[in-house]
Amino acid sequence: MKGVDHLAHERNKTEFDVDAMKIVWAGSRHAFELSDRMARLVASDPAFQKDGRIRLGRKELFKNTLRKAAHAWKRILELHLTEEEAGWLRNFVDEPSFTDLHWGMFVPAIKGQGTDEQQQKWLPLAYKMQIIGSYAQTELGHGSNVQGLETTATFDPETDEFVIHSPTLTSSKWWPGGLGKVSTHAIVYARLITNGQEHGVHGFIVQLRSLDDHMPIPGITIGDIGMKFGNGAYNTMDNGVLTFDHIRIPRNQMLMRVLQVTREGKCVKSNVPRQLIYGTMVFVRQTIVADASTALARAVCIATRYSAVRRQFGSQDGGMETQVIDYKTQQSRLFPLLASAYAFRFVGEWLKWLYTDVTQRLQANDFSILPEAHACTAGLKSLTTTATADAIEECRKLCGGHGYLCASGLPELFAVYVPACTYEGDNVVLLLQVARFLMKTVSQLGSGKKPVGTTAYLGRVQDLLQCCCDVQTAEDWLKPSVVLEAFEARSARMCVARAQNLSKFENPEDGFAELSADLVEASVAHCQLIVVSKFIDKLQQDIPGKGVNRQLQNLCYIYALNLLHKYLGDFLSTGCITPKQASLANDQLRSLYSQIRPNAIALVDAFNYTDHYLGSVLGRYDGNVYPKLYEEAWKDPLNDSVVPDGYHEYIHPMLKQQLRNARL
Ligand SMILES: CCCCCCCC/C=C\CCCCCCCCCCCCCC(=O)SCCNC(=O)CCNC(=O)[C@H](O)C(C)(C)COP(=O)(O)OP(=O)(O)OC[C@H]1O[C@@H](n2cnc3c(N)ncnc32)[C@H](O)[C@@H]1OP(=O)(O)O
Ligand SMILES: Cc1cc2nc3c(=O)[nH]c(=O)nc-3n(C[C@H](O)[C@H](O)[C@H](O)COP(=O)(O)OP(=O)(O)OC[C@H]3O[C@@H](n4cnc5c(N)ncnc54)[C@H](O)[C@@H]3O)c2cc1C
Repeated sequence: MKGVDHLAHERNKTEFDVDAMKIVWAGSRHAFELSDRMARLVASDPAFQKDGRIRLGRKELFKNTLRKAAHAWKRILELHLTEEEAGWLRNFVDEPSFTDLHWGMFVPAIKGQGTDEQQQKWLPLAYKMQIIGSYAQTELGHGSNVQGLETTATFDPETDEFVIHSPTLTSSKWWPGGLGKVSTHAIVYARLITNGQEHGVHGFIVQLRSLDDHMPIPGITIGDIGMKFGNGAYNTMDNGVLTFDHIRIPRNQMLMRVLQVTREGKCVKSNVPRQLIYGTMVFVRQTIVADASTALARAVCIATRYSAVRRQFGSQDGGMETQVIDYKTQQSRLFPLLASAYAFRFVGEWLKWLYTDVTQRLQANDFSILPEAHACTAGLKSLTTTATADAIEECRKLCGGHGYLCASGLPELFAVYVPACTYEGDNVVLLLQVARFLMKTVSQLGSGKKPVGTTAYLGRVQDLLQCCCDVQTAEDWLKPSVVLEAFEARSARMCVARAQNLSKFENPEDGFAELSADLVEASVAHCQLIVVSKFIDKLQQDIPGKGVNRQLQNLCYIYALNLLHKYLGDFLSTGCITPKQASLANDQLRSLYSQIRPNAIALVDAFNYTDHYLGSVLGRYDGNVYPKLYEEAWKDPLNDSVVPDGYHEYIHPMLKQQLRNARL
């Protein structure tokens, strides 16, 4: 059987309506149609082809990205694409570029932290790309510790200006995307100083380069920070270094929604909390969670299709060998990743809803759920990006040797994805933020303050501390209430145990530092509970399409029971479940793998990824892996000549030398 036939055969086994699942995956029929149209538009445009990208040198690669960005912008204008359509187009172009920072951080920062007048002035320019913006927060010396940033913005009342200055080497801005070679402006985060007093870190709109000849404004030193991990990958982005030598900007270029500086240099607080200065990060973390499912689905699609094409061992009587997807070990590694892709999709959808809700409340001056929004975006960003980065690497291994070839698409996907664990907040630092939120919530339980939203379960802590899991058969693990209770009890018990340990310290900050590794574990348990509960919520919705709900149920339980298996130590040590119940969960997991198996290919087809987007010979829709892999090898520049360049200089003399030695 050829690879092509393998996948056709697999698709015939499907037990559900794939088209209906495509809509569930996309979020709505509208989102499906729109993303499908944009995917095809990009795939059919030769200007967006990606072949050979990994072989380009840095300069060529970067120029190629500039060309694509300009072409994308031209198409966006020609076709009058909406912001939503443009977002999809960017996704399928599949190449990080300065436009990400412009649209993803510069514009949102002005929207979230700028006053009405500032928005009126700057947003039209940014929307028409008459200015290009970056987000310059991190410095050489500090990234995580935002309050530790050293760049200063000193108000000069004589001229009604701020003087932006880099007082030390470590105050150099370092990392901002798009800054190195492209951006004309940036939101620069600096310590505000007025009348000799410090007022914390704030954002300032600073022009960096001339709009006429792109030269840096006098007093600004700016450049790219150098090559990053992997070929192609994130090297399409010009992450930059920037220093200021007493650069003057008008007073009205400080983003003043949170704090206003008057003509006299007086600071006047508005009614919005200081944390809103961090609002752009909340927005981007939310988009990163949605993107995690996209990247994970991509890796899983490649590994699943290839696992159905690939055969090793097991031939009987000269018949065909076993498809590697039929090995239970392969299933136990692959199917939880498939389930995670769906789980992250749904939690991403929910987080988008939460973010929209918070934004509306903020506009009505209701700041009550800002701490929860921060904890959810920070925690889920951490959980989903860590899991996705690990999963891409696991998918590479699931594809055996061929997974290591760039033609598999997996090395570049890994290299471009892995910094998501660091940017927009180091994943451990973010989990520590979640831990602070959880410990605060637990400490307030005694005062009668009822936790709401994702921490509502902590309001039932007494019950959860006593509850006994009601599982007697493997089938009992297919009850949503049982699964939910196990995850709630595990998280509640871990939180309470950490809070009790913390209370033994005289100084809570010392306790927090000492117990931080344990606290991070509690944060992970809480975030996993959120993902499981949002998946279960999804199952309660009316989902049309033959067999679709059944598949989603299977995936939901695979996600949850695999976590239970992986984090068994937590579940057992907190006494939420017994070893016998854990063993039943494992039996159920194996049964679920068998049920998913005939649907695996259709479940990845439901992602609706074009071959252009996947960029993988192993993950081709038609399964025609071997002939194409063979063809691909000959495209390598090393194969341009039969005898390699360097033969006469290095190989030939060596061979002759050996011949001479042999004769001796
Ligand atoms: C091809 C061309 C196509 C063209 C097409 C064009 C169209 C395209 C259309 C769309 C494209 C869009 C694409 C979008 C993609 C975007 C991708 C972006 C790529 C990623 C780039 C990465 C950018 C970055 O990395 S920016 C830098 C990020 N830095 C960090 O995250 C730093 C991490 N540190 C922190 O967050 C904090 O400083 C801290 C929380 C760790 C600080 O701790 P601390 O204790 O020192 O805090 P404070 O004392 O300051 O405050 C404590 C207090 O505040 C609360 N808190 C903290 N953070 C927040 C928050 N974010 N929100 C709300 N509240 C917050 C905290 O809980 C404490 O509260 P208390 O009540 O306890 O006091
Ligand atoms: C590809 C890429 C793109 C980026 N783009 C931008 C951008 O556009 N704009 C921008 O401003 N920045 C950008 N950044 C910077 C990024 O936001 C920071 O690198 C990130 O926030 C992590 O901060 P750091 O580098 O200071 O790490 P550090 O905080 O120095 O982390 C080093 C180690 O210390 C640990 N650690 C730190 N603090 C604590 C703590 N309190 N407790 C326990 N452990 C701790 C971390 O877990 C980590 O293991 C980008 C970074 C990358 C890699």
